[in-house]
Amino acid sequence: MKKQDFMERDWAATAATLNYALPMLQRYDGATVVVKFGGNAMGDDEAMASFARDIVLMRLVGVNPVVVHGGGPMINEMLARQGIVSEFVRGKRVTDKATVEVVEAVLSGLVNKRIVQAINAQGGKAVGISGKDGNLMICDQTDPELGYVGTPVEMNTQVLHTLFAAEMIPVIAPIGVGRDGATLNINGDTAAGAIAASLNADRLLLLTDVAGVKDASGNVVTELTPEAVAQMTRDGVIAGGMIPKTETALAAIEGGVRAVVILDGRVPNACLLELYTQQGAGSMIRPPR
Ligand SMILES: Nc1ncnc2c1ncn2[C@@H]1O[C@H](COP(=O)(O)OP(=O)(O)O)[C@@H](O)[C@H]1O
Ligand SMILES: CC(=O)N[C@@H](CCC(=O)OP(=O)(O)O)C(=O)O
Repeated sequence: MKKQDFMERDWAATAATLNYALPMLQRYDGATVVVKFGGNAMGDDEAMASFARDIVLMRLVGVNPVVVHGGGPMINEMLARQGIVSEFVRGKRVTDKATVEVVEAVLSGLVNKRIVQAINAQGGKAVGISGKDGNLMICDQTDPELGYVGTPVEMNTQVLHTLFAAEMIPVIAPIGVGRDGATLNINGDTAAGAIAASLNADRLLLLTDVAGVKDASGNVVTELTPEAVAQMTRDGVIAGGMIPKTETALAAIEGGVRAVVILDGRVPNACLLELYTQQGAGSMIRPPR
């Protein structure tokens, strides 16, 4: 929100909003919420600051937020400068040795530190790590066809619990390590799902650049069961970059996450809108109740 608009606010409405939010604030007190911040959801510095404020606020009201980020567009830009063009297979980048070096430099360096800095500038205590730190994500190679791409197979969450105990906010780059010590590129959604499952998270929020999962007519479906998602994938309605998201959602639910929400991260205060309003946002995937 611009400073001028903020100054002109109706303060009684602001107080009423906080009062109204009490039951929701209580509901998520002590909850673990994993937020996947996709490269396409990241905007300019103002949007980044707004995202950071949401995360700091969540921490302040008792949530353990974990940020797992992507950075696909930023990787593409750096690869283009080196004349490298990459191919995607079912939403995952085919990654050779030269590419994985660029992927790690961009994700663990530029993107991770931009988010850490944004959160810290809002008064949070963010710590940037990758799946290599504390052996957080030990991976197998996903598929020889994809090269240096990993699927997390062993999660060591001690580093995260240590940060939670100190009220710090983990910001995680989706880079893993193979048993042979190789650096592996993990799809950001896959990494977020594995982390959410390993923490038995209450919510996994996948922030992207579409309003949610769309049906064949292009309408966002607000509530989906795992069965409905499987059917939409078989029908080809769920395609491209949405495949790793919905695959992640199903695996995360199977792994013990209570609900997964796919929502538009470019909408101001997307995380707060989902957690702390009756209306919510995007598409929620959870087992039938
Ligand atoms: N059924 C669907 N509903 C919504 N988006 C879909 C669907 N099928 C494919 N997509 C595509 O998936 C994209 C989101 O994935 P992606 O671009 O990889 O996001 P991010 O960079 O945030 O991880 C959307 O922009 C859209 O083009
Ligand atoms: C294996 C694989 O595809 N890794 C991704 C990692 C970054 C990512 O997932 O970024 P977004 O969330 O912005 O798409 C990649 O190389 O682009």
